[in-house]
Parts: sequence; structure tokens; C-alpha cells
Amino acid sequence: MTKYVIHGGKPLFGEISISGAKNAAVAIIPATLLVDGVCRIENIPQISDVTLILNILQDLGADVRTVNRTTVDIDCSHIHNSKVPEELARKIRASYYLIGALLSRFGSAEVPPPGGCDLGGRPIDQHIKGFVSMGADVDVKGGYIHAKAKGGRLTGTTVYMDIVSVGATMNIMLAATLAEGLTVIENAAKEPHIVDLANFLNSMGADIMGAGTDVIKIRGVERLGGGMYSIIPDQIEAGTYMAAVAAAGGEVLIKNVIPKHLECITAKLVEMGVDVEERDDAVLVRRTGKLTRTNVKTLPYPGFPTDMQPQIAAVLCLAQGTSVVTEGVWDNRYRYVDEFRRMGAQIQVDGKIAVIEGVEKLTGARLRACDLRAGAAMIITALAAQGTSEISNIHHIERGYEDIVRKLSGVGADIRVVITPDEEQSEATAG
Ligand SMILES: CC(=O)N[C@H]1[C@@H](OP(=O)(O)OP(=O)(O)OC[C@H]2O[C@@H](n3ccc(=O)[nH]c3=O)[C@H](O)[C@@H]2O)O[C@H](CO)[C@@H](O)[C@@H]1O
Ligand SMILES: C=C(OP(=O)(O)O)C(=O)O
Repeated sequence: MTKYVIHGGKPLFGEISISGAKNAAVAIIPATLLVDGVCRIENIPQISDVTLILNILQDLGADVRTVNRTTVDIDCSHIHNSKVPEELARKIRASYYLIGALLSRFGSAEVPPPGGCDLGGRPIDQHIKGFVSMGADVDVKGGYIHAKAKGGRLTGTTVYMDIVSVGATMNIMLAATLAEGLTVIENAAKEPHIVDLANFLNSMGADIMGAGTDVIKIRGVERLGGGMYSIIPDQIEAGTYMAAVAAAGGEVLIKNVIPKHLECITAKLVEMGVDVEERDDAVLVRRTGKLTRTNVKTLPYPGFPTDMQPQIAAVLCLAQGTSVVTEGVWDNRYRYVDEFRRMGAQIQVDGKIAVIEGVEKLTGARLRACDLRAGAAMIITALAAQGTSEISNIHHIERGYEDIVRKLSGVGADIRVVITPDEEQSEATAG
């Protein structure tokens, strides 16, 4: 078993550079399926979700060449297979983008239901509603979603999203890019990665307007050609390190960020007594005094991101007073709470609401990461706690954080990777 061992209680000082955004990369890589020619994608994060999605493309017949650590050339010109391998696709959420991308390019797709973090029910009915209204027959049988465009090509239409969904917005955008005519997505999600996917597709020849607003218009084109694109920095990775500084104390310059994307996180940290100074493409985060309580509700962008909820809860465990956290997106995103309690945190959860009574100190404990951001939040509590913590199930964390041990060690954290061969058999697989 591989685990992180953290000796906490040390403030963090120095600089951390943020990698490319997971949730943009895992959409843009499948989007290369739409392109006739070579796509050079820069600022790709080295995380296991990216490795998996690249492996799926290779399995479908894509030519994937590594140019350097953060750049790959992907050529999907010669793909003819539209059936996605089950064992890979089930390990990640983003495999759902293969439905929209394959349908758009080839008029058919066979994709297993996606995996991803266990956050309660994660239906994809809005994706399917979109594909069907664009003229696809969609059927689930034999453990696969089978989608086929009537007449071989999808037709543009107006799709109203009953719920604001990141995945459905991007999937319908992919499906519409090579469809016949105009598609309008109403009540679309507005996250930075939605704008990034639209910018990528437009730079390859697509005709997409309005990404970043709640109405996106996609005029279908005949083909996309190759080109070069650089992925945006990861809002959530940056927010996680901002929260780590808030919890552990110290002063860290977080570089290679888009400060505008961080405003929803910055605002909450400032309310809690953390200094955040915005620079052009960096934020300086400093915490010397006591943390004060606040309330947080997660919402679609530009609201406070659900993918930062466990990390901000980790900080609130050490804030003076009573804080209320409301999860506004997922049914079950508090599975980490029992682990926090082992460290002395005082949290009560009732449905989507967590009430946190701040404590003076947390103490190190043995913890099990239960999903990606819960794992990141456990690192934050461990960095702030007195004594030693061990975090197992780190494959969840590696889905979304490039080099987290090196980045934190670089700012003075005492964090190590420890491999214990005797327990190797007990480690679960990714998901
Ligand atoms: C790979 C990726 O980008 N994952 C992100 C994406 O997940 P994902 O795309 O799965 O999340 P959605 O935005 O679709 O989900 C938002 C809400 O809508 C509901 N819903 C969604 C689709 C649908 O067809 N029907 C439906 O009811 C979900 O149950 C949830 O309550 O956005 C989430 C919300 O920002 C983030 O937490 C995830 O990190
Ligand atoms: C929930 C997340 O990811 P996924 O949707 O890929 O499981 C996340 O990034 O926090």
C-alpha cells in the first residue's frame, strides 16, 4: 500500500506553481476525436485521470505522442472504432465525453456508464436528453450506452437543461460541433472549463458563441482541423493550496493561476481572516492570525465550487466559532467527516448541511481518502494538525493532483510517500 505520511504543525512558506486544469483536460482530450489532423495540447496535468483518458483514445486508434512533460500531440484522423473499453472508461467520470465526441464525429458511440468520485447519485439523463433531441437513438444494454444518430449525423436544436450540469453542457457542445445546423443550450453551466473547451474547439475551426454565459450557441461545421492549444490552470488545485496555507499558516505565492477564477474561493478565505493579494497570474496567500468562522454554500460557477467543499471544511475545523456548510450540488459529499472526527474535529452533518464547531487544534491520525477532494482535504487537516498523520487510498488524490508531495515539500511541508509492500493486496482500484 502507498500512503502519505505527514508531520503536521508547520507553517508553509515559498512558491507553488499550478498545473493545467483536470476538468478541462479530461474534456479537451476526448474533444480531439472531432479533429481531422494533429492537435498539440499544452499544459496537460500529469494526473491519473489524464493518463486513463489518453489510454482510451489510444485504444480507439488515436496516435498519441508525448512532446514533453506537459505537451502531447494527438491525432485522431484515422480512428474507426467507436466502442470504448469498459475497464478503462468505468474508472473515470470524464469518459462520458466520449459519447458526445464519438456521436459528433462518427454518428455512433458505444460507451460504458462513467465512474468518478462517489458523491451520491450521478445520473446522466440530461446528456441523454440532449443527444435524443438532436436526433440520436440512445439505449442502455449489456453494460453499455449505445447511441446512434438517425441518418448518421446529429441535427441542431434547442436543448433546455433541467438542471445546471457541467458534464451535460460540455457533452452537448461536443455533439453539436459537427452536427447539421444550430444548437442552442439553455440554462448552460458556466465553469471556466466550459469556456476552455469552447475556446479549444473554436481554435480548431468550430463555431461556438456564448460559453461562460447560460446560453451557448453552436453552429455545426463540416470539419475541424488540427492546431495548438494550452489548457487553463486548475482552479481547484490552486484553491486547495490556498486552503492549505489558510489552515497551516504561513505565506505562499501560488503561481500560474487566473485570479478571476479564484474569486469565489478568495472571498471566503478573506472572510475567515486570510490575506489574499491578487497579482497578474498569481495570488499571494498569507495567514498569521486566528481564523474566524463563516458560512459556505456550494453552487454552480460563479458560486463557491463543490470541488472545494471538503477543503474549505478542513479550514473551518480550525476557525473560531460555528460555521455552516451547505452542499448545493451533490447528495453525499460528506463521507470524509468521520475521518476529520478522528483528528478531533467537531462536525455534525444533517443531509446536505454540516455544522462545524471550530477547535483550537487537531491531532494527527490514520486516515483513509474516500474520494479525490476528500483526500486533498485530509492532507490539509494533516498539515495543520499536531503530530503525525497517515493517509491511505491515495490513488483517489492522484486522479487530480500533479506532484502534490513535491509541491507541498517545496513550501516546507513534512510530507512523504511511504510504500508498505505487506499491505499491497488490500489497496482498492481507482474510482
Ligand atoms: C469530470 C468533471 O468535470 N467533473 C466535475 C463535473 O461533474 P459532473 O459533470 O458529473 O457534474 P454535473 O455538473 O453534471 O452535476 C451537477 C448536478 O446535476 C445533477 N445531474 C447532472 C447531470 C444529469 O444528467 N442529471 C443530473 O441530475 C447531478 O446529480 C448533480 O447534482 O461537475 C461537478 C460539479 O461542478 C464537479 O463536482 C465534478 O468535478
Ligand atoms: C468530483 C470530481 O471529479 P470527477 O467528476 O472526475 O469524479 C472532482 O474533480 O472533484
